[in-house]
Amino acid sequence: MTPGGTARVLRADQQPDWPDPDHLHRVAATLRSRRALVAQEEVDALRRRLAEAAAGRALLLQGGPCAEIFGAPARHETEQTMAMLGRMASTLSEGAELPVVAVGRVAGQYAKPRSRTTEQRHGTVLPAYRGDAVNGTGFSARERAADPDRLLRAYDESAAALRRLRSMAQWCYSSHEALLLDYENSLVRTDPDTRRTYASSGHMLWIGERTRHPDCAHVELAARVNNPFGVKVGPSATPDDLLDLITRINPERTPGKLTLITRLGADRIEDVLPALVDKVRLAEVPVLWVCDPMHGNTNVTETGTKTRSVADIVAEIRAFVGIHRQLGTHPGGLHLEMTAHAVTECLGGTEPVRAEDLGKNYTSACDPRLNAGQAADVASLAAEAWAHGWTRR
Ligand SMILES: O=C[C@H](O)[C@H](O)COP(=O)(O)O
Ligand SMILES: C=C(OP(=O)(O)O)C(=O)O
Ligand SMILES: [Mn+2]
Repeated sequence: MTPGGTARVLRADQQPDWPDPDHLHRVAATLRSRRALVAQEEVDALRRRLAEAAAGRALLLQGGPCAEIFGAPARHETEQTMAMLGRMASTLSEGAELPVVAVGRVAGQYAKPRSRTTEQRHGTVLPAYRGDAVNGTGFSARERAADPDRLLRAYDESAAALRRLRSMAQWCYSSHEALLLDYENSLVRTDPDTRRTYASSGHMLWIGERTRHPDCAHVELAARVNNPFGVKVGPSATPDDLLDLITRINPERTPGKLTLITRLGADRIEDVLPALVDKVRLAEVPVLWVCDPMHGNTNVTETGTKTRSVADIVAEIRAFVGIHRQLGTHPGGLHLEMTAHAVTECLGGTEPVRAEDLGKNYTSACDPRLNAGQAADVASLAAEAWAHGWTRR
């Protein structure tokens, strides 16, 4: 409610077409009765570590698949990918001579925003795949129908993945895009003693590039909870857009609350990032700047396969470090899409994947991920960039 008592009408972009409102309401009620997936103490601990990173004394390494898939084999892949993320964090930590906070894009990354609402194959048009929490990857009307029961499965899968993560030697925090409002809002919890409110679906959440409109429900959610929140920042964002988001999401200027994840593309970062950083720097608000070198560097091949090249990914990371160094701000970390499996989704690397290899082992349900070798390459080249700085062109 606004101070005047009238409900503010918030935009809700990228929500599925749920077929049956009653079914959705029943599922939301069930979710509201479920236990929190993450403890508030863990969330607070992560926010404090991110505050250290924002102050220039640590880095964030966030990584995992574009879209997680339900089921035990995918959870096993998650474990392997998180072990790899831990090794990459060590590499980066050595190069940068800073502690690295590892955060997985896992245990809840089941929803996808899409550029198009439908997908066409051989003349048949069906709803686009929106993540396992909404519908299935299979190209049939049945699979692609949005099913609210999938939200309950997403909760159960997240719980199972978190149990595995917590048992790992080097456990990392969980994160995902806070996209599905019915799911996220049903899992918001207020501590009866402290009156502090948290999203309980993951430790850190983020708002995607397609849902960061200032008047949208996603921004309101980010502002309402005490979790650290990221916002993806694409090349269309203006310096004033960022100031507006910062003011709405973190009016109290809590350190560690807000991470700006820039995903500008190797060909745009030099033109766009300096003005964004400059404006935010002058406003003297504590933000953590992180580079997502994946989402601004997606290309589609002639045959319609989404891919990215390691060369572009490394070029964006180097430019990111260089620009922040030149402006006197802290290049605060990386956000990567990756898997420990030997997939052929991104091009290049020291054991290069070539265009003709892309069809060999492309298993991503959405965007192309770095494979284990490519991820290790990116980690060591990033470590070098942080160690030696990078001079701008
Ligand atoms: O991260 C995922 C994608 O970038 C996002 O879902 C959009 O993908 P699309 O352009 O294939 O819809
Ligand atoms: C959809 C994603 O990114 P963005 O919102 O930056 O496009 C993503 O991280 O998978
Ligand atoms: Mn993605």
